[in-house]
Amino acid sequence: MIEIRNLTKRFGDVVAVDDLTFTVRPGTVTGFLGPNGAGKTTTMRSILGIDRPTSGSATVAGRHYSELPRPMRQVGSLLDARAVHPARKARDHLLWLARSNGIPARRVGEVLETVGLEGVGGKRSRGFSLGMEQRLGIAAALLGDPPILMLDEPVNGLDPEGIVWIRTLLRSLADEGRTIFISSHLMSEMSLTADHLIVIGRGRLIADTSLPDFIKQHSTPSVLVRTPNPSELATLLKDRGAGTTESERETLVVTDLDSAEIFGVAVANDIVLYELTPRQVSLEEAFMELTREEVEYR
Ligand SMILES: Nc1ncnc2c1ncn2[C@@H]1O[C@H](COP(=O)(O)OP(=O)(O)OP(=O)(O)O)[C@@H](O)[C@H]1O
Repeated sequence: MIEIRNLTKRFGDVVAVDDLTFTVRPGTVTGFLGPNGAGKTTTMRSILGIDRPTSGSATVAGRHYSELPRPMRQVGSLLDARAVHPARKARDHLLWLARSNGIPARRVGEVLETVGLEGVGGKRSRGFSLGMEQRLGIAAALLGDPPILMLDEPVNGLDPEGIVWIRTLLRSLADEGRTIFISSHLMSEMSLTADHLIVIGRGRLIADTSLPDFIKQHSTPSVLVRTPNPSELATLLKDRGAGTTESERETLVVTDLDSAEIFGVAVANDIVLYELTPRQVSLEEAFMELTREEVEYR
């Protein structure tokens, strides 16, 4: 469990995090979302004790990170995949981390295999692609077999196969009961990975909700209808309380009635339908709408 209570972090005049309160729970993948500059990295740095809060607190498993006796066994984290020394071989980097944290050396081979880098463990990270660096960073986070995992933009630099891989990995880690906290500014990716969302803008909390509830709250379902008689159908549907927009020739976008009801009206009035497609505003659009006011740089 990660608990953020009234966390505020100022850098001079800049309020990076503003009275933020939320809890990240075990057994779920929690997505941490916000536009660029919203304060995600600062929050994660505060959780790891790298940034000292101006006020409020951030605790993991009930303690400040600096008070954890064996931090890598409690919280695995990846903030900056490029932080590995370029001249160090992948396996040596992990061995050094394992040794300095009282983690058995056998874990190194295990995590290299988990992230698909077993073939390049003897290579220096200098030649690694950003995707391979991300995998090495995730291997380091997993080294202590921690119950809590916190990753800043973990899909950054991964190719489509890598993105599916990390999605599957995070899901299985959450299913084992771990607390998984991942940041992103990509709503579309989060919608496939996360169960729960924490959304911030300008350092403030704007949503703390399950993914299905977020979809429900921030999207208006509609039905796309193609018919040779759009005006006639629109009039009939409006009589039943629907909202209709004629988007292009022979096409209506209908809100407030579902496809079955629209079909029923069309059949009862001998109106031919070419198409009847339920549509949902994409999560990306919903997110953009929700955070429009909160974007720091446009
Ligand atoms: N060390 C620092 N000194 C001054 N300002 C900082 C510092 N670190 C962050 N900031 C500012 O705090 C705000 C939040 O930054 P932060 O990096 O936490 O946002 P973010 O949500 O992680 O953004 P991104 O998606 O771009 O990584 C920004 O205005 C940023 O410029």
